[in-house]
Parts: sequence; structure tokens; C-alpha cells
Amino acid sequence: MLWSRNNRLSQRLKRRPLQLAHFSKASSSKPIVHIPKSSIYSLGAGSSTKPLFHGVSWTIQPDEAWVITATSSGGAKTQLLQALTGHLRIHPFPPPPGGLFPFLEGLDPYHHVDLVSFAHRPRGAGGAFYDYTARYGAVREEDKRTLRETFFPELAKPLHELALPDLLVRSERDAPQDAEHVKKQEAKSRLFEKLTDVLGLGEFLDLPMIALSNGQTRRARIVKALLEQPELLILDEPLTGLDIATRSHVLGLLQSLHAENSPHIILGMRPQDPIPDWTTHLALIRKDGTVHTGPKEAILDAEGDTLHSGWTAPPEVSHKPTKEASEAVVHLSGVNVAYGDRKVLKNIYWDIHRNSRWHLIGSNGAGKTTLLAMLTGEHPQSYTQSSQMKLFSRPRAKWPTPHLQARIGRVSPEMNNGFPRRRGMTVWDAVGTGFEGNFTPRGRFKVGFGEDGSPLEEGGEEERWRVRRMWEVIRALGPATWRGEGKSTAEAHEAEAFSQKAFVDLPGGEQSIVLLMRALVGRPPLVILDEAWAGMDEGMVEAAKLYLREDGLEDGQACIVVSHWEEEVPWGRTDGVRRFRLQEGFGNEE
Ligand SMILES: Nc1ncnc2c1ncn2[C@@H]1O[C@H](COP(=O)(O)OP(=O)(O)OP(=O)(O)O)[C@@H](O)[C@H]1O
Repeated sequence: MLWSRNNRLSQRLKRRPLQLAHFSKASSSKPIVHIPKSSIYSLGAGSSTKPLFHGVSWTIQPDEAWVITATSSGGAKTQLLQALTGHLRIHPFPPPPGGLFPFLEGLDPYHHVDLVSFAHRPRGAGGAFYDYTARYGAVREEDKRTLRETFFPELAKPLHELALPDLLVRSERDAPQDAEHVKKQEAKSRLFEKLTDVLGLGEFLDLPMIALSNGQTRRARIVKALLEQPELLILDEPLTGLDIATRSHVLGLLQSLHAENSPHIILGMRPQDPIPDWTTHLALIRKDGTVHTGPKEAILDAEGDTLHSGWTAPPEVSHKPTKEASEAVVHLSGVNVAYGDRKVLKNIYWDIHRNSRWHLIGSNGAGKTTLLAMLTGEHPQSYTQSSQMKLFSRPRAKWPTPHLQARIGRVSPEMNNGFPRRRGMTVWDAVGTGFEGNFTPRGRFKVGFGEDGSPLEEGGEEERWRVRRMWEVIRALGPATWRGEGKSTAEAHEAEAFSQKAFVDLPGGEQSIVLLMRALVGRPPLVILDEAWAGMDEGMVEAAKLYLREDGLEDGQACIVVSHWEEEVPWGRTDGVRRFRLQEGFGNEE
């Protein structure tokens, strides 16, 4: 069923090329991007400061399809992409008349160059905790706006046909300029229909925005960016969080748009991501801040050692996989979740034993996040299903939700988005909230309170253990390990300095690894890693996978990994990983 739907989408894409070329304003043969030999600085940094990138010579011709990737950590790829959207200072700046974007021939880049990033949560997204659990309950009035109304307000259908917008009923003679506008709107509507059809979004357009799954929302962001009809569209990690079938639809769509140069596409990708066949050129950011640009094959030949051509398979672990215990931390016996007529989970049976390792899979919208929200007790329907849900040996309703949160360490896109970015919150503070699974650092060493809600005994065993554990996890996943370096005095100093950094100022990938530290710090009996590697560079991912395989989890802990990529699971099948698949609402072990 699933496959036949996906095949139908592929067929549609083949039958009906998108033919967007008539939107293009700039069919120039001039270079798309031209950076002569420049250094790139943060905005406001003087020329005497160290540039972020130096000696950048980069020219993109119209018939070239470029991928930007980095071997270094710290969000270098995203920064280089931001240099193209005016968020960094290029010096010397490409001279007129061509400037940075010669092909625009004088058009304002502000309106014609668009960057859509899927790598990180935008900066300045606020210091308050964003309550992502709102989507699981009855939809509140303020959250009722549909996908169509939120992303595409100008294309929202009038509620009643008599309420046609004024401009649709005026005659061309009365308002010729409006007629032009109507024509454009109609073309845009047609494009909207096609894009949403190709990306399988048609059936979700009139659902409340808040109800959409991650993958559905990301697809909508791509559609929105295309509807704005930029001349150049830069997509940073566009495949993040997309299931396998959707990935190929998105890549197919981008390829066909790029072939028509309407818009021209530049892709930012992690080095571990497969580079699409149809791309021709690579800009590889090296660790020293230089950028190697050129034809893909030449760069891969020259720099192949620093780049992986895909994810590495998990190496054999030296110790035997831990044997699953018979005690279940989660016991689901016929769990259902429905929103009105929409049945998302149907009669789910699942036992998760201590020491077990699970890979939870299912296409976008299959119900993975919903199922996990039942396990974490965030979903209100977890109360109504309490007798079908035993968590840590008790029915769900017998657990106060904060006690459940302290027993489940978790990273997820929702958590990443919702986690407060308060000024003054350090890496240490953020990690320390993991002991209680809340969002406010408390206690004299910021390692939380006891389960009864009172401060820990000063100098007591629990407090000492928590502080020790903080250092353990910050060192085990700290900056030196991203470079593959072992433990040393210098590394310990570096970890200490890292622990005092402001969480909000870290690049997205570093924020992700800090949230992973937070999930693991308390050694909770259940760890959920939902798209844990988003935004991380390869060094971080390798360090995190290694830690998880070795000391990151100890005897008694169970772990669920949610990912659309088999290679992202830190353990291989021989390590005893089991796979639970959600499909059409049903859940089965494979
Ligand atoms: N309040 C709601 N009303 C109606 N449908 C909803 C509501 N909340 C969620 N859904 C639907 O439930 C389905 C499952 O969503 P969920 O987020 O669990 O999917 P997922 O498997 O985690 O997807 P992804 O891989 O994209 O993250 C989606 O189709 C979503 O639109």
C-alpha cells in the first residue's frame, strides 16, 4: 500500500515535469555566485580579526549543481551558506557590476536569494520553553490555523464562494494591474497544487498546522520556499527527517527545478550524507577555514580521506551485547490513539525490556512521535489508555508526569525546538536539567533536586554522584572527542571551558550534542534518541555513537533509536538491535 502510493508519486513527477521556467526573471548566462579571493568575517568583526574563512575563490556557473559540505565542526557549512545571504561580511566584496550574484543583473538579492535551513533551530527563537505537547491535546483556538493558512495564507480558499477576494471579481478594464496580479496568483495556485501533490502534502493542507509530523512540516517549508519564486534557493540539509521515499521525491523535485534553473539550487549537506548523483561540483570547507571548490570528482579524489562517502557501519563491539533482562520498562497491550475519525495508532503491543536496543521506524506521519509521547506520558490519551500501558511496572496513571520525565532521557526534534534558549544558561546548566528531565537548572551545583522535590543533601552521595557524572558525560562527548582525540589534561581543560559556554550561543550541532549529554546524564532506565544526530557533524556523530556503544548506557538501561537511516543506529543487528515498525497505524516487530 505504502509502496504503491510512493510509486504513484514518482510516476506523477515523471509524467508532469514542473515547468517553472516561466517564473525565472534571470535567465542570464552570467555566474550565479562569484567570490573572487576573499575572506569571510562575522558581521561587525574588523579586518584584523581572524576570518571564519579565508582565501575563498568560488564561482558557480549556471549549468553547475553545487553541494557545500564541511569536514570541520561548529556549523561551518551553515555559516558559509549564510555568507551568501548577507549574514557575514565578505572582504573584499565582489565588485560591481556583477557583485556576489552576477546572474541577478541588478535584481535585489534580498528578494531573490532564499536560504532554508533544516539543520538547526533559528537563533533568537526565545528563552521560554515552547510547549510542543500542545499538539497532542484538544487543539486550542490559537493553534487551529491550518497548514494552508499558516504557510500559504494568500492561497487559502475563501470559506464561502461569495466571499471571493475583491480582485477576482473586478474586470480587467477597471483594474488592469490587478488582472496581472490575478494571473500571477493563478499561476502560483497551480504551482502550489503541483508541488503539494508531488510532495504528498495534499491530504494535510487543511489539518491544523500543529498536528503535522516533522517530515510533513519540512516538506511544507520546501514548498513555501519554492512558491516565493526565488532565483537562487539554498537548502541546508533538506533531507533531514525525511523518510526514504520522500527523500527521493524531494531530490527528484530539486533536480528537475535545477535543470530548468528555476530556481538555481545549492545544497548544504553533511559529509556523511550521500551526495546526489546529479550534482556536479563541491565546496568543501576544511578544518583550517579554507574552502576547496571545484568539480565533484576532483574534490573527492583530492580530499577523499577527509570525507566519507556515506555513513560508516557500526564497528564490532569488543564486549558482548548486554543480555536483555526479562523485566519490562514499557509494556503496551493494545494502545490506540485517534483524533476524531483519524486513527493514528491501532492496537499497539510492545514490550521494551531492560538492556534492550530498539530501532523504531516508519515513514513520515506513521505515528512514531505520537507513540513516544504516549511512553513519556506527554500525550493526554496516555491517561485514558492507562490500563493498556505499564511504564516501569506501574500503570501510566499511577505516575506523576515529572517522575516519568526523570526516568526517560530523551532527545527529539520537538525537544530541540522546545528547549529554552535563555541568556545565562550555560552548557553545564543545560546538561544538569537532565537529572530531573525538566528545563530549569536548580540545586546548588545545578544538578537538580531529589525525586521528592526537595534539594539534595549537601555533600551527600547523590549530589556527589551527579557532579561526577556531569563531568563524565561532558568529557565523554566534549569537543576533543569530536576530533577523535582521547583523554588528556588539555582535553579536560577544554571540556571545562566548554561546560561554561552559553548554550544559546553554540552552533546548532553543538546544541544537539549538549542535549544528548542531558538525555544520558542521569542514567535513566529508558533512553529515547529521536533524530539525535540532526545538525551534528561527522566527528560528533562518531563520538556519540562510540560513547553509546561503550559506556554511554549501563546495565539495566533500555534504548529506542528513531531514525530513517539504518546507519544512524549505533548498534548493528549482531549487537541485538530489534526493529519495531509502524505502518498504517499498526506496529510490529520485524
Ligand atoms: N491533533 C491532531 N489531529 C489530527 N491528526 C493529527 C494530530 N496530531 C497528529 N496527527 C497526525 O498523526 C500522524 C502521526 O504523526 P507523528 O508526528 O506521530 O508522525 P511521525 O511518525 O513521528 O512522523 P515524522 O517521521 O514525520 O516525524 C500524522 O499524520 C499527523 O498529521
